[in-house]
Amino acid sequence: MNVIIVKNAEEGSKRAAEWIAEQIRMNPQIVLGMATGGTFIETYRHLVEAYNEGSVSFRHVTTFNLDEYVGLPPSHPNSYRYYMDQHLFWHVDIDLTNTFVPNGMAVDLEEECRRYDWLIEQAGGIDVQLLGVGRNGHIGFNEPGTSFSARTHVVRLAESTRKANARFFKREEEVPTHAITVGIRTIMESKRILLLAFGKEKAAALRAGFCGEVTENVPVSILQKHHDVTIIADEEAWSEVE
Ligand SMILES: N[C@@H]1[C@@H](O)[C@H](O)[C@@H](COP(=O)(O)O)O[C@@H]1O
Repeated sequence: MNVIIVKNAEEGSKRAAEWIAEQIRMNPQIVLGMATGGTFIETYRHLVEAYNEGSVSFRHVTTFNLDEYVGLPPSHPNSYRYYMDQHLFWHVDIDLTNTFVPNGMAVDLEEECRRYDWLIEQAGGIDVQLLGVGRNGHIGFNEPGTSFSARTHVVRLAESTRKANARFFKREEEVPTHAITVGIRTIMESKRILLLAFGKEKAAALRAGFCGEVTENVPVSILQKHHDVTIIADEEAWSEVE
């Protein structure tokens, strides 16, 4: 595991964007697994800057987002499709038909999960998976207790996750109760992983994930078993690990 400790989220986001841009330069046809949440907003902003400066192109990049809320259409400001469009896709030269986000409005959600797995498979799997981490150790929307062998599936969100994400919604009741998420198995099959964690709210998750045993109760702990993980964490988030 390659751990990069930075002073704060600002520095971490810059480092993350540089790291991602480098991956794209090394492999312009890269298949990127995308993450959302507050953590990635600044990273994507720096990537847009890098694009504007001409130092990276997304022309041949394919993306698969990790997750999407059930019941939110792509045009909803809190959907992850909208998040990606707004923070990255609309501002760079990516071909939107090569950007994939699970369809949280699908009539048959199980079928949508199978379709998403199939699409990832057709693309040859994920080259580089970007990850944030939930305060309870979730990755994507794989909540504690999720089987490590799960592929894309529908999850019921933990109440603590709904509360944590309520800050992006007008009212807590508006946070969907369910989501579609890529499973841990698919995440672990990606060739390379970048995990970002900033702020003291993430300290307990990182301690449980990287100081303790590998357990389904702490989804992020599975990364101990992946052969190519880079972590960019700020001092606060990493403070309880070392
Ligand atoms: N589904 C997302 C995750 O993919 C994200 O990594 C995590 C952390 O979010 P944030 O970056 O806002 O702390 O929770 C959200 O619920």
